[in-house]
Amino acid sequence: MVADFDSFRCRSGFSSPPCLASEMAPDYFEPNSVDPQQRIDVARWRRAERTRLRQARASLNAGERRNISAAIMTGVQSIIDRRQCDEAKTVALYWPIKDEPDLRPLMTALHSRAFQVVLSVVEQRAAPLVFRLWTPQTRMIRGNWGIPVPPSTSGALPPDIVLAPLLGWDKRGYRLGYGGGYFDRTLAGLSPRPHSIGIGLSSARLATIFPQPHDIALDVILTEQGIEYERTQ
Ligand SMILES: Nc1nc2c(c(=O)[nH]1)N(C=O)[C@@H](CNc1ccc(C(=O)N[C@@H](CCC(=O)O)C(=O)O)cc1)CN2
Ligand SMILES: Nc1ncnc2c1ncn2[C@@H]1O[C@H](COP(=O)(O)OP(=O)(O)OP(=O)(O)O)[C@@H](O)[C@H]1O
Repeated sequence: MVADFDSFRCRSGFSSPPCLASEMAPDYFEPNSVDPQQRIDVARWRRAERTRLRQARASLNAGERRNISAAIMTGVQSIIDRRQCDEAKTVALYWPIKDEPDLRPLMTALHSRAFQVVLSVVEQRAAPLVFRLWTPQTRMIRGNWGIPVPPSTSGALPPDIVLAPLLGWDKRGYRLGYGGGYFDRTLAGLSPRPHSIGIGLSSARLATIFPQPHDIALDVILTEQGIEYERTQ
């Protein structure tokens, strides 16, 4: 091996540099870096877990749902208050689908406390989410999969805090969603990265989600039992 790297190649131009990692886009990941059989096994396992977790969530009754949603809203409020409101002005929430905890009263409460409330929107499939401004006057329209979203005339802006609804979670902050990879793509592409809070049921804890190269751990996992995981430092 030549001791002086510069004289060995780049300037002379007859060899390739040993590593191009510094030139890669920050949101790039290499799907083939994982053993193909392992990728298939993890995808199959995730599909089965999503079905099981969806069914468990759907079996809750209305009273249980209300209590869970109320406890989570209290938890989100205290996380936001702890983070000093003037530094975190834009908060991304979600319009509930598929029996997710319903945090809509919190959207109104944050709006009246002068936060900018944005909602996640799939503008384009297999692309990062876009965050559109929401106010109590916003007339929602139907977006992809029929999910109610603010119309495209509502401005889009990046959030300081993102609430990511989840189906499953683990003690290292990883989240299992519906399988579109939307939150991973979005977090990978946002700079600075927002403070990310996974929202789900305490009973949806998994020993691991078998994290893959594209999976990004969240900063906080919040359930009706309180903060179940928080990234240190
Ligand atoms: N309330 C809420 N809004 C959200 C999300 C979310 O998780 N919850 N998203 C978070 O990313 C985005 C939407 N992501 C979604 C991804 C897949 C499906 C879905 O229905 N998948 C079908 C499979 C259909 C297909 O493959 O085309 C299914 O689960 O049966 C729905 C939403 C943006 N908005
Ligand atoms: N940064 C990324 N760039 C390109 N594709 C990605 C990225 N992140 C995730 N994906 C794709 O999305 C697929 C589904 O990801 P995953 O199983 O983690 O979904 P999920 O987190 O449950 O879904 P969602 O975030 O939509 O709720 C992955 O197999 C991968 O192909």
